[in-house]
Amino acid sequence: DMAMKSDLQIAREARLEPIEHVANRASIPESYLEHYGRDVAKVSLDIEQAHEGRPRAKYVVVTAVTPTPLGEGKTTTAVGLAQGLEKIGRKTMLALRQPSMGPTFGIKGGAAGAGYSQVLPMEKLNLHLTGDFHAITAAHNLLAAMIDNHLHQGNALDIEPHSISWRRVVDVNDRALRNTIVGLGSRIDGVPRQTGFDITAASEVGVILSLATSLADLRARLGRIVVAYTRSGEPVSAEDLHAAGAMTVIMKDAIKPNLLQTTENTPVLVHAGPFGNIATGNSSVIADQVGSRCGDFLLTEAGFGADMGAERFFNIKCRTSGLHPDAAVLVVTVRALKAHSGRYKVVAGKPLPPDMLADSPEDVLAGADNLRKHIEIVRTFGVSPIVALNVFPDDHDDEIDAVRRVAEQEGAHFAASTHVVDGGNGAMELARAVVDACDQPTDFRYTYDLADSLETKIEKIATEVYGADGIDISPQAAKDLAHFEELGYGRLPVVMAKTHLSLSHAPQLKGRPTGWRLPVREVRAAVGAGYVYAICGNMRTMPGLGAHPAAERIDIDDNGQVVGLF
Ligand SMILES: Nc1ncnc2c1ncn2[C@@H]1O[C@H](COP(=O)(O)OP(=O)(O)O)[C@@H](O)[C@H]1O
Ligand SMILES: O=COP(=O)(O)O
Ligand SMILES: [Mg+2]
Repeated sequence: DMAMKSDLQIAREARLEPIEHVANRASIPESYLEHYGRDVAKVSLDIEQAHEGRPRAKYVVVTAVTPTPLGEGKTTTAVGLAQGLEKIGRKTMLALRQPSMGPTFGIKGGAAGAGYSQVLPMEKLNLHLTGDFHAITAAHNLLAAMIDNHLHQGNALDIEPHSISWRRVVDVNDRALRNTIVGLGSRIDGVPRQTGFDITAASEVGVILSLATSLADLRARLGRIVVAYTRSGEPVSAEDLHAAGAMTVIMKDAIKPNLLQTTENTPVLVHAGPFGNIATGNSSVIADQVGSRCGDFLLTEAGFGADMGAERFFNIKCRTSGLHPDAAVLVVTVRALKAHSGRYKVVAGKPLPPDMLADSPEDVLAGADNLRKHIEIVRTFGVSPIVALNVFPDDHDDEIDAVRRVAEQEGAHFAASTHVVDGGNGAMELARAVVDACDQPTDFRYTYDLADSLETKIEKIATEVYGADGIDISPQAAKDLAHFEELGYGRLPVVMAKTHLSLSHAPQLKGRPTGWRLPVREVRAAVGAGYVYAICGNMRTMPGLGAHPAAERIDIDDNGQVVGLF
């Protein structure tokens, strides 16, 4: 029937190849695979020796304009583009984050792509995959248990209990766990204190997995995690609590990237899953280092808009891996630009307002300043942007032409892509634009030097990337910054924890906000992962479930098949 089949139907009908065939096409010999069933395998890190000296692939990051709560299709377009590049004869590896089960059962749904551009098997991908998120949760919570045990055993390190910043994590949207009291009961039940849970995708252990360059580096970063301070203000690390070794043992398989395939059997490495608003929002350095030797192109996606995941990709991930991008695909949708016109109210968890689907190129143009600003953001890193219009079923031709005109006026490459409906064939124009862009020279640059002060780093990101007039540091944040500079964390890069729904800190400021200043409320340090992060506005590290979470629609049918999973 003409109506689009559901993602699940397409996923079920897709003909998967045995994963060793997919690996072979990515120049990964079977001897480096550790099978997890027929369709998923981990890749041994020894592959790096086998790949020594192979040419590096062209490196492309997929980012987006400021998204609506549903997301505009970076993951989906990255899958479609990988398939499109294969269609024009370019061997391509795609590196994506592992979806968190939080959004899968919450508002956003699965993060495995859509239609004929999906990563398969999607049930495995959106649920447990190979258990890496469970390993992150276990390692994170072992450290938490060892902190409370240290207090119970007499607190030899003289930890100030109120300074303990290390919380627990769980991979579910559970607002009731945001603020908890542990240690209740009698004396043998521990020391009472207030703490709470974050979602696993916010775990610093998970960010460390995404930034570690080897098992030894993973061990070193885990050891450097600062969980609290002593009463005299000295940092207390996981190493001080003798927890880092056991945590590394729990993580020793998680550090190997997971190989899967797309609807058209294109290879995909899925590894690590930090969110792009409260953390770094990128897949792992290790997967990119492996993927960089697997063919002609390596694509990877960075969470949320270019002001979020891509800013962390350029300033932190590339600085860590030493890999520099050759181009950036900037995903835009008609619906996102209409939302930026300010004429519609798009609410998370609710369907789009129906009048938003009417043919209205003027509403698209009214929101186009957000696209123009994101083109400028990509260019501040010295990288050439390819504007990729991710075509939705309700888009009208004159709306698509309006976006094309804006991109061309800005001198950016442009391609409309119908990869969700047409698979790789729908992304061939985009693939050719990417090939052209990658042939142009880049003068890649960071926003800041590591030698800049922490405050200068924050100010440069706020003014050069977001377009703020300046930053307003609260008294608390000023104290935090002084404390971190004194502790020697001044040379660390900075993650800006702010809303992803606006270029500014205020979700309701759509389009291209001007004449505003970025308030920095508090500053924290992820010393293990190796960055300081500035809290700008209300940040949720434990999302909640909506009135009717996706979980209510997910079930098992009479044949034991999963239904309702996106
Ligand atoms: N062209 C499209 N047509 C229909 N649905 C789409 C299309 N592109 C993306 N989607 C859906 O939109 C949601 C967000 O897509 P995703 O690729 O996860 O975005 P991002 O990675 O930018 O958050 C997903 O549910 C996906 O299935
Ligand atoms: O961290 C957010 O990632 P997406 O933009 O892919 O949802
Ligand atoms: Mg995504």
